[in-house]
Amino acid sequence: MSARRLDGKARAARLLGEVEQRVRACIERGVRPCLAVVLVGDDPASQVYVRSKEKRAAEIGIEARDHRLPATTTTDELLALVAALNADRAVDGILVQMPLPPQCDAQRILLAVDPAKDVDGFHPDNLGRLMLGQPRFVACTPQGCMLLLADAGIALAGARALVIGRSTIVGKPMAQLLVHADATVTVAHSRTRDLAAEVAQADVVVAAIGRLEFVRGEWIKPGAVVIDVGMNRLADGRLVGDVEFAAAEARASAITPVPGGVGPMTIACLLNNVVLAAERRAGLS
Ligand SMILES: Nc1nc(=O)c2c([nH]1)NC[C@@H]1CN(c3ccc(C(=O)N[C@@H](CCC(=O)O)C(=O)O)cc3)C=[N+]21
Repeated sequence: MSARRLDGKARAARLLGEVEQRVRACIERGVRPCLAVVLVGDDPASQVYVRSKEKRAAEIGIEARDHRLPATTTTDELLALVAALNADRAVDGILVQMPLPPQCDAQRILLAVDPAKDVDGFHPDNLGRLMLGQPRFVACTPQGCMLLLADAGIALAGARALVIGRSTIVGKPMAQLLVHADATVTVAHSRTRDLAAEVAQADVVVAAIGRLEFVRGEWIKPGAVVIDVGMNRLADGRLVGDVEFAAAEARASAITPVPGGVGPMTIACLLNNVVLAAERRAGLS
């Protein structure tokens, strides 16, 4: 068997088409959806991601306001900018690009973002709401993974789902979404004793480890659905996931490629969250 490739690029384009329609409806009501992007320092990868977000936003009529700060920015300076963006009625969403330089207290800054503008879904309020099954802004990568799983056509109810990775921005919210979809969820991480045995049982594997081809293709249960969140940059510039793709593809029923899988979905879901915020301002939801 060779797995179906879950085309994140195509799925993201479709979602962005829907978001664009909703952007138009906001604009007709006099509300131009606006995302403020805050980038501290000059990390080249972050610059690429931010440019990509702003480009996609512009394509569908969302205004992207760019705030670039020097690598020496202090926590207090960043808090002052966040406060100004919170108070700005024209700003619907605020994204503080991670990672921040070490002198910036990321926890304090995430806590300072108005939860109603927290389009990343990183604020404790939004994470707590997700836990309660009353989500407002759902973190973009897990949201995108759920859309790709829906495309895979797998019935999640009763299925065994394995999330590998327990980060606050991917693993934990991903596990919550799968629980709400009635899957039987296991969260594996660096201290898991026998990862191969866990993977072998899973009908759905979501790999968010951050280690190149860490999940071996031969571990995958035949017919399983594999979602690869990993983005590992090789010295030659190529991007490789957390799953050994070719071997996994031979066993899975569906699998996301890297690039062109989860990454584009993350950006589309971010802009989906921005339009959600704008719809509230426009009285449309
Ligand atoms: N506050 C915050 N929110 C984020 O959402 C956030 C962040 N900080 N910090 C960094 C990570 C990373 N991230 C990516 C999103 C899309 C692609 C993406 O579109 N990747 C393309 C390939 C791009 C390439 O080739 O480099 C793909 O997978 O096909 C990559 C990375 C969002 N992040």
